[in-house]
Amino acid sequence: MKLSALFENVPDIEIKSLMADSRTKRPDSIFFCVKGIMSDGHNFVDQAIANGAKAIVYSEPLDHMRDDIVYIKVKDVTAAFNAVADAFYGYPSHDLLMFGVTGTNGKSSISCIIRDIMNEIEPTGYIGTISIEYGNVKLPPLLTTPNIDDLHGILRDMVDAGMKSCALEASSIGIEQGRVDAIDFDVAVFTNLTHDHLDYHGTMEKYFLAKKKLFDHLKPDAIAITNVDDPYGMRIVKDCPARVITYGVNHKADYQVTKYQLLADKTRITLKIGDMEYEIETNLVAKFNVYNLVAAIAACHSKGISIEMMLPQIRHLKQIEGRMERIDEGQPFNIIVDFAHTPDGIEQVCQFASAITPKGKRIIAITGSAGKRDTEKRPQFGEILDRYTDMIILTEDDPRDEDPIEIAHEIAAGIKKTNYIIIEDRYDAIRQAVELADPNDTIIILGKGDEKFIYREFGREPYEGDDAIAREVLHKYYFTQEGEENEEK
Ligand SMILES: CC(=O)N[C@H]1[C@@H](OP(=O)(O)OP(=O)(O)OC[C@H]2O[C@@H](n3ccc(=O)[nH]c3=O)[C@H](O)[C@@H]2O)O[C@H](CO)[C@@H](O)[C@@H]1O[C@H](C)C(=O)N[C@@H](C)C(=O)N[C@H](CCC(=O)O)C(=O)O
Ligand SMILES: Nc1ncnc2c1ncn2[C@@H]1O[C@H](COP(=O)(O)OP(=O)(O)OP(=O)(O)O)[C@@H](O)[C@H]1O
Repeated sequence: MKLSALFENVPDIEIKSLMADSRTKRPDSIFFCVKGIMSDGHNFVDQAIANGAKAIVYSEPLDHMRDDIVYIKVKDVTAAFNAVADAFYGYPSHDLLMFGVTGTNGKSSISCIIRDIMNEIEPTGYIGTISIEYGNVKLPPLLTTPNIDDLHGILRDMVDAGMKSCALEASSIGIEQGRVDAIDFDVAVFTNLTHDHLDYHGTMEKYFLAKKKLFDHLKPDAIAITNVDDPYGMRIVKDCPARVITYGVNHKADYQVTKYQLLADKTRITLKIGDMEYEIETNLVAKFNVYNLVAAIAACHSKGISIEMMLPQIRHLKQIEGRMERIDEGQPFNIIVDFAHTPDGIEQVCQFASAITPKGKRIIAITGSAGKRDTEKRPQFGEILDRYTDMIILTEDDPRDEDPIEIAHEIAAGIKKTNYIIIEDRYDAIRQAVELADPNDTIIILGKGDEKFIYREFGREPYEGDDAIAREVLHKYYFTQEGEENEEK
């Protein structure tokens, strides 16, 4: 593409790629001097040129300028980057029915449910914490919401692969950093807002305002779908230019759950939409999935998909990897692997575990808390587990360069009455829980879900995933001689 197709009053040079990180090799590229948290892209112009930049987009004075490079001064580099990335990749989000999902918990779940429902109607992609998926392509994500260049590039690939819709998770950090500013959203969904990411945003109000930007920037013909039961649900759509649709259980809503029945392996819901009532059955479990499902139904229904068309799909939704995933290898106790890593998420899983665990049987919880992230939530984890569980195993969870044992002690500060042990190695912690479990007990493995890595001080270390380890441990240690003895306990 010609540089002149992207900027006015510039020479007609050929541009083959975009560059935000001077350390990456990008021949014939435009380098965008983005000011970040740690550093300022303006300091890396020489390296960017050495790695192939032919044009530099900047906002602050530069040390020196070369005759063979094009310099383009703008007011806001991130805004220019967004506009250029959108144009460079041929405005892919305009060719897709774009669903954006934001909120503290439930983004991946709702996005995956939307993807599964929509996929029955037309090819639909998904971008989020779990993966980047479209057609037969499944890629591991680096971020929940990809960086600007990557995001528009992925959407281009989706369009080229024949996708017609896409469900995208919009993290508060991603929104704050302008990663979705040039995405043409048709539907935006709000899940809920509870304590998380305060290390980044500072206060709940700033965290909320970051999420609100997604709704503030919607176009008038878009649809904003919000959870009326959440204290932030109506505030987030205040002054939103789009049409607002509400969903909820406890308050009057456009999509209102009037009854629900939570079972160990399925959920039944009565959903009222205007004068119509629908009986819905789904294989998703736990109360929070009532919200997630109804949010996804509202999103798809608002774009013309009839409820009748969705019903068969909803009954057999794909198990969302690592989210309330039941591990059933024939063992006589429950094992639930869940990605819960916020106080609210942990409480929701505990409530479900309490509902399915017979009286007199135990709930055994395994958890850690990520290093170098929102440390305030650690004792809260302990306090919640203390209320609901009978045995707690504290272990590592993405320690980064913190000591997992120290983190475990910070969680333990919230535990007042429940027995707990610290087992640093996550595999050993899962094995210990399996060895401790009696028939009809429930083990909840919290925090990492299906993630295939653990963040250590040097970066990502490959990890099997809690779900895979739970299965392996059952077969290796439980269904053995020792396991048979276990069953007789
Ligand atoms: C803490 C954080 O959010 N960091 C993000 C931020 O980086 P930053 O502001 O620190 O960037 P910086 O290092 O100061 O650099 C500023 C600019 O200079 C450039 N640079 C920097 C150094 C250099 O040598 N050369 C160079 O060109 C950088 O590419 C950047 O454009 O901006 C970068 C894009 O410009 C992001 O890639 C980066 O995400 C990092 C990798 C990250 O881990 N982010 C996490 C916290 C995140 O975004 N998580 C959310 C939420 C997930 C959830 O809900 O749990 C997500 O969407 O994944
Ligand atoms: N609607 C909800 N309300 C409260 N908790 C929820 C809800 N949906 C999911 N959870 C809990 O949060 C965990 C993460 O769910 P999910 O991955 O869907 O959220 P997320 O917003 O995508 O999180 P992240 O961006 O950190 O991946 C689940 O495993 C569950 O414990």
